[in-house]
Amino acid sequence: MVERRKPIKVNDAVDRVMKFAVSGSVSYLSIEQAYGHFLGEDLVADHDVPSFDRSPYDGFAIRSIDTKNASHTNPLTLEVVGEIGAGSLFEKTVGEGQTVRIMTGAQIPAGCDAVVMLELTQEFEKDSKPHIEIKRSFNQGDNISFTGEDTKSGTVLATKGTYINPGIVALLATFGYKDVPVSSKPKIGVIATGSELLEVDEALQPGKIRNSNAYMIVSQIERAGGQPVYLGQFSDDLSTCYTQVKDALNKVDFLITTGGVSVGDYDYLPEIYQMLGANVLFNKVGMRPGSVTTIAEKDGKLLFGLSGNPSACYVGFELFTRPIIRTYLHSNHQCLQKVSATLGADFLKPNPFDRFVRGYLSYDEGKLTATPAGLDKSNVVSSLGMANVLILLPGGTRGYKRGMNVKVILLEDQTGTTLESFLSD
Ligand SMILES: Nc1nc2c(c(=O)[nH]1)N[C@H]1C(S)=C(S)[C@@H](COP(=O)(O)OP(=O)(O)OC[C@H]3O[C@@H](n4cnc5c(N)ncnc54)[C@H](O)[C@@H]3O)O[C@H]1N2
Ligand code: MOO
Repeated sequence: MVERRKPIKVNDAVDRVMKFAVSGSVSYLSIEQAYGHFLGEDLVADHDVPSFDRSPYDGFAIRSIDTKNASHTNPLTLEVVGEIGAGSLFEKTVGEGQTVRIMTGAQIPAGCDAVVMLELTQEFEKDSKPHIEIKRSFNQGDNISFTGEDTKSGTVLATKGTYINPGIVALLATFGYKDVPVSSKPKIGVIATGSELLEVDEALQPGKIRNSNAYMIVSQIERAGGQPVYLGQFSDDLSTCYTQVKDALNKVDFLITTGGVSVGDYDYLPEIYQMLGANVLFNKVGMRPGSVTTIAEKDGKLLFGLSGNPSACYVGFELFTRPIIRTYLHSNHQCLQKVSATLGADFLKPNPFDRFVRGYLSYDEGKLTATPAGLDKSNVVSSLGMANVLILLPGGTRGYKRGMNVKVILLEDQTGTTLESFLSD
């Protein structure tokens, strides 16, 4: 008689796994390689930006006091005593009745406290010297980018564990990080089980399918920020498989298997966990797909027993493995963000369990619409290609109607959210 497994709630399952979350070490990469990694320490401004008062326009640096009475009927004439390009300096102090031609990004010269755009001046020669005419007054500080206006020294610009996007790369360069402290990526072993599996380059044979999950998981690990180590397809022979899993566990920070966690004759993983002396955190979750997701821990290392069914495997990874990877990377936004959207099509299956329906999010007529993608079965692979969200349909209903408000989990977003926020909605 096969054991009856008792499902636990998704949030409780996430909580149980997160108790074993650990943070990894920090290493250094050149700035050219840092994109797509995670900050290994807080990024703190060690100087003001800009670090000098500068001109945001091409124009003339002036003393605002000189322009006090300037108007259309009383134009002011100033003598142009120099020129400053971005990166150059004007070494003298600008005196009464004088101005300096200045380019965007150049330092405001001593004596000046405002800038007039080129378009608002008229240039002419007087006594063989360059002059300009101004027909309005200016206030102190007009058209000046002040020191520290962008960032004040001491500001924390991004915290440890932040995903390094192109904007963060710009900040790292601004503050002189030739070598960037990054969180070391966790090494995650991937094992496929099942004697029906063919490798990707094998021709189809009767009763067999190609191993798609391993490659899917490898990509999911990369998207989450981990370092996949594909260990191949393991034997359907129990003792060989046990030795293979045991050896694999020594080589990686976490181990993911796909398949073999249900109650079938060849579903060896539950037995292997027992042989390893691993502590099984749960072996059934109140969710669809992925109800058979089984997670165990051995000496602090997590073993993710994901389903063999592609959609169930995919969802199990995003809900349980991803936050573990993000914690290892020092992120405090470990979980995928949830947003509200309108359901784009009826979803009328009754279900006692919470559903995570693969869907695509679009922005139509001013609102976010989430539409289920393809067939909603845990053994389908086609719906995964289109999915950019998981539509969260809480269990205990007889289905959901088009137009209803639903929560969706953003799969492609790198911002993420905290564990508390993920579990509370
Ligand atoms: N009597 C019961 N049978 C099943 C139950 C149950 O509770 N009682 N649960 C069903 C549910 S729900 C799921 S989900 C599956 C999960 O089974 P396993 O995780 O043990 O996975 P397998 O049996 O090994 O394979 C399931 C399915 O997926 C295909 N597969 C496996 N590996 C891959 C791969 N690497 N790439 C692509 N596809 C893969 C495999 O051929 C099977 O078709 O169990 C139900 N049964
Ligand atoms: O675990 Mo299964 O994915 O519920 O279909």
